[in-house]
Order: sequence, then structure tokens, then C-alpha cells
Amino acid sequence: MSSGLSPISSICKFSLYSKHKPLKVMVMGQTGVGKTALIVRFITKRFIGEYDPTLEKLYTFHTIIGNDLVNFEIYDTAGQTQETGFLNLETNIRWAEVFILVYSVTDKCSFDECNRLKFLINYNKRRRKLGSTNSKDFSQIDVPVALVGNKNDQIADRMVSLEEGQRRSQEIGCVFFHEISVRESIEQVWAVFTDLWHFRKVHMKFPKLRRSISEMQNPISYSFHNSAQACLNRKSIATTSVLGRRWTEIDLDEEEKEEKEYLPEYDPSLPPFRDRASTDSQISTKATPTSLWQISPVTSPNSKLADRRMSFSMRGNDSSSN
Ligand SMILES: Nc1nc2c(ncn2[C@@H]2O[C@H](COP(=O)(O)OP(=O)(O)OP(=O)(O)O)[C@@H](O)[C@H]2O)c(=O)[nH]1
Repeated sequence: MSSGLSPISSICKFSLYSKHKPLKVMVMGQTGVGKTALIVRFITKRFIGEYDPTLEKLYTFHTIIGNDLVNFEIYDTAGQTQETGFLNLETNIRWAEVFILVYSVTDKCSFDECNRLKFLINYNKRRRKLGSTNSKDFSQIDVPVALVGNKNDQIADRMVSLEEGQRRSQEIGCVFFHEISVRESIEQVWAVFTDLWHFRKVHMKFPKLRRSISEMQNPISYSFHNSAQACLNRKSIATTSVLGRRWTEIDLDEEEKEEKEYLPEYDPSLPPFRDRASTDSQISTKATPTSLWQISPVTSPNSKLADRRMSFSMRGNDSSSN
């Protein structure tokens, strides 16, 4: 992308990227659903067959979407259960602005796991909201979560239908649903991330864009692509995204009041969520979102960066041609 640029224009471009507030994305899901494959495909355009499980990484990736210079920070969680992993999970949920919940269409358990993860996200984001004084902060207002069903190239092994995925997305309150194959389509992978970017952009531009309570009770199918396109003149991207919600402008203060009425008051002495619910996902104590690195893929100094890089160069094959 930048190969044709002079060194000076590269420096200018880099400084432009660094001025932009990064979009903090957290990718969650059960082990083996393709979280790492999704991120690596997005960043490198490559599909890589095998990764070391349970490694967790923070990737920094600069790119252009439409006319925007976008700076992604993408946190790859590990799917295997480890007691120590729960310690940082809630902290890292609060770090992230947008979430991608991944399941495999060939694995019903991974599909069900998304319910628990979504609940965990809601719990931690709402708790933060109640404890916060800055009600205008995008990340505290709504929790944009994309539900992504991966591996739809494995037709014979499918256990979760497209309709089940769409329905679940509405039920648990996700803003997008995508069914994709990381292996087969880079466009589908890009659609997941660009949708989240456009969602954030619309939210920043129209901070009062909110769901109405009545629509939550009676969801009407509506594509966020359409509203985003109208607002942002966005180029369309082929995807199976479905949004089961309409979005309306309502008064922020009113919604603040409503939320306070039905949410329990935040009590700092409350035990952490992990003591009351379980999840298979976790965050390693080795890599935290505070350790940022340029150029993908990256991780904390303590983890196996060399091994990870090796797996990209040794095992990768370029399948960006779909
Ligand atoms: N057929 C097919 N296989 C895929 C696809 N995406 C990922 N895989 C495979 O699924 C396996 C698991 O992928 P990972 O990216 O390591 O999964 P993960 O969710 O990061 O797993 P953990 O790190 O253990 O949490 C690998 O063998 C991938 O090659 C896909 O779209 N189609």
C-alpha cells in the first residue's frame, strides 16, 4: 500500500495516523473458532493454517477505510480456560470500545459461549458507565458488539444455521451479524472491521444516536450499512451483515435516567463478575492493552513474539485471491 510513497510522504502519513484516536477492538470467542486467523487475515491478507493456542496479543494496524486514516488496536484473547486468565478479562473488556464475538458454525458450543461473553461485556461496560462522570464518552454509551459466525466454508460440518446466527445476534443485542469464512474471503473479514469503524464514526458524529426502548422490545430488521451509507457516503462491501435493530435519536439524559432505574447501583465492594459467572475466554496476564506496538503482529515483551512471527513466515500461504 505504501510502497510507492517517498520517505517524506511516509513520515507525513505516519504522523497523520498517530494523531487519530485508535479504535480499540477486542476479539473474543471460544478456542479454535478462528479469532487469530480473523485478525491476521485482516492485517496481512493471509490465511494461516495453524497458530499456537492461548497466546494473546495486541495488534496495532494502520489502514485507510474510505477517506479515513484508521488506527486499529486489536486485542486477541485466548479461548482456553485458565484461572489466571480471568483476572484481567474484566479490565480488558473495559479497555475495549468495540467487540467481535466469534463462533464457529461447525461448533454449537462456541455459538452458545457467545451468550455468556456478551453478558460479560454488558456487565462490565454498564458497571463502568455507572461509576463514570463523563457521560459523553462513546465507549460508555453503547457497547458495539459484532457477532461473527466463522468457517462457513465447512458446509458438511455446519451445526449452526445462518438464521440461528441472525436470530441470536438480535436476541443478545449485537449491532452486526456476519457469517464469514476467514479462509475463503478477505472481503468478508474486512467487512467486519469496516462496519465497526463506520459504527464508531457515526457514533462520534451523532452521539445521540441511540436505540429506543420500544424497538428493543419489537426489533425491526434494518441494515446499519444503509444508515451508515447515507451518513458517510460509504462504499458498499459485500457481506451477510444483518442488524436487527433500528436506531433513533433520543435524549441522552433520559436514557441515563432510565438505565439508572433498572440497573443496580455500582458497589465497588462487589465481587468481580468472574465469581458469579463463568466463561471460557480469558486474558493472559502477560500481555495487556497498555503495551502497544507498531507493525503487526505484536505482543508484550514477555510472550513468544519470535515464535509467533515464525508461524507467519513459515506456515503462511497467500490466499488473498479468495
Ligand atoms: N475451514 C476453516 N478453518 C478455519 C477458518 N478460520 C480459522 N480456521 C482454522 O481454525 C483453527 C483455529 O484457528 P485460530 O485462529 O487459532 O483460533 P482461535 O480462536 O484464535 O483459537 P485460540 O487461540 O485457541 O483461542 C485453525 O486450524 C485455523 O486454520 C475458516 O474460515 N475456515
